[in-house]
Amino acid sequence: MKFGTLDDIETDRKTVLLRVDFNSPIDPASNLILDDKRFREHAPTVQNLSDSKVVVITHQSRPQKKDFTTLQAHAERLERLIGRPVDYTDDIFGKCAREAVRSMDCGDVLMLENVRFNAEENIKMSPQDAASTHLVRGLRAMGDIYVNDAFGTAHRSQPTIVGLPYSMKSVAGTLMEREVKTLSKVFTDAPKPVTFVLGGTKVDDSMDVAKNVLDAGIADQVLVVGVVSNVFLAADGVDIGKPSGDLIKTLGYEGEIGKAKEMLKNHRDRIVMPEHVAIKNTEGEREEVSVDKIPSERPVLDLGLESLIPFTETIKNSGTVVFNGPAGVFEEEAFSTGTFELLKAAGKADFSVVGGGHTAVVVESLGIDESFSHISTGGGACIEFLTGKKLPAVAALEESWAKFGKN
Ligand SMILES: Nc1ncnc2c1ncn2[C@@H]1O[C@H](COP(=O)(O)OP(=O)(O)OP(=O)(O)O)[C@@H](O)[C@H]1O
Ligand SMILES: O=C(O)[C@H](O)COP(=O)(O)O
Repeated sequence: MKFGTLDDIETDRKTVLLRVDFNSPIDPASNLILDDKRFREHAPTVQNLSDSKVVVITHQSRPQKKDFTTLQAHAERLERLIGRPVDYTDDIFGKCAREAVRSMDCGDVLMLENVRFNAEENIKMSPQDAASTHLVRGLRAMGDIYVNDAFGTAHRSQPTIVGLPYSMKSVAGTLMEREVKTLSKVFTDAPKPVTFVLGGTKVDDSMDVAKNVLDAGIADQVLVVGVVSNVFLAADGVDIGKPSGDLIKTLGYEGEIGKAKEMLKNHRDRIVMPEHVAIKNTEGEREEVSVDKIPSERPVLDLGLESLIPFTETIKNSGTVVFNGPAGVFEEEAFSTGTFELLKAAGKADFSVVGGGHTAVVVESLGIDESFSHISTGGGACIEFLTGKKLPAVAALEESWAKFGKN
């Protein structure tokens, strides 16, 4: 089934409810936005709607987190990036918001308050239930068309993601369309061989991706690094030491060791684990060890230099590289080598995709973002897409187009 895009509808002079994902790293003390990559990625969609009344709906963080804030700074950042005024109202669908929308002219942009300030938006629900929420009914009444550009939130079955498309004519924004099209290429006609590099700390997500791409024969090899590799090494009977074992327990990923065992049984030939890692020794310095000689009291914090060589060779010989999650604690210079060198190698592949917020930040900090075919704006959303699941936002847009698209 196909969803509609901005090329399929007329938006001039219409009031467009535009859902974006401006959820960004901010300094909670000053509300200063520390990384505006998502603003820059959504800007073309806003510019494409220059003859519409654009009502921006987005969220920042979630309740009880320190960076759960109002969106004044977000409106100012968007205004700076698009070079047009962006009004902001600290209301979502109440009287102030309704009057602000009523007074808009074509070409105006209005940002509503953090939509997760509304309790209903934080609840996972079906499209039908979402459509009957006060939030969706209130927003629906303010607009003519809904455009969902928020790929970063596409894995959340929440009211503004699945309820608005259920209630009104809806299409994908430019970024949503590009993310889905590019990531789909990984499953259809990506240049062979296809290599996945899975690292970082979100072990459950990475295991789901690894299982999907190995079982489906999409990946020719899966290189595991970061905490993900520690789980696989433990599954393979390696003593990874107490600190790394404790971290897996603290993160709640002991159950993932069983999944890793199962995958090693079924796909050992396509799973590549490090033979050498870097630990932090008693002097707090980096020390290279082979995995059969990891000191019991020292943490494994990076891919070892001797394993870096075959890993980068495999990556350089790949047609496609999908990279999600760092190879080590890159925030500490001594343990950043694995992440930096693997990413530099990955950028040289014919088709290279980066998923994950931390990973994307490293790519930009290395100044190699231009060398990648695609840097996803989605962390969890990108991972879920790569597990082969249909994202709730995509399903909702497809249903909406089938229901409203023709008229
Ligand atoms: N061996 C390791 N031990 C402990 N932490 C590690 C190790 N390797 C990587 N990390 C940590 O993994 C974290 C990033 O993991 P995560 O899975 O969140 O990455 P991501 O998917 O790119 O980011 P996001 O969660 O924003 O999508 C980094 O903060 C890094 O310090
Ligand atoms: O940054 C993200 O992953 C998205 O904005 C979704 O945020 P959430 O995990 O708080 O739903």
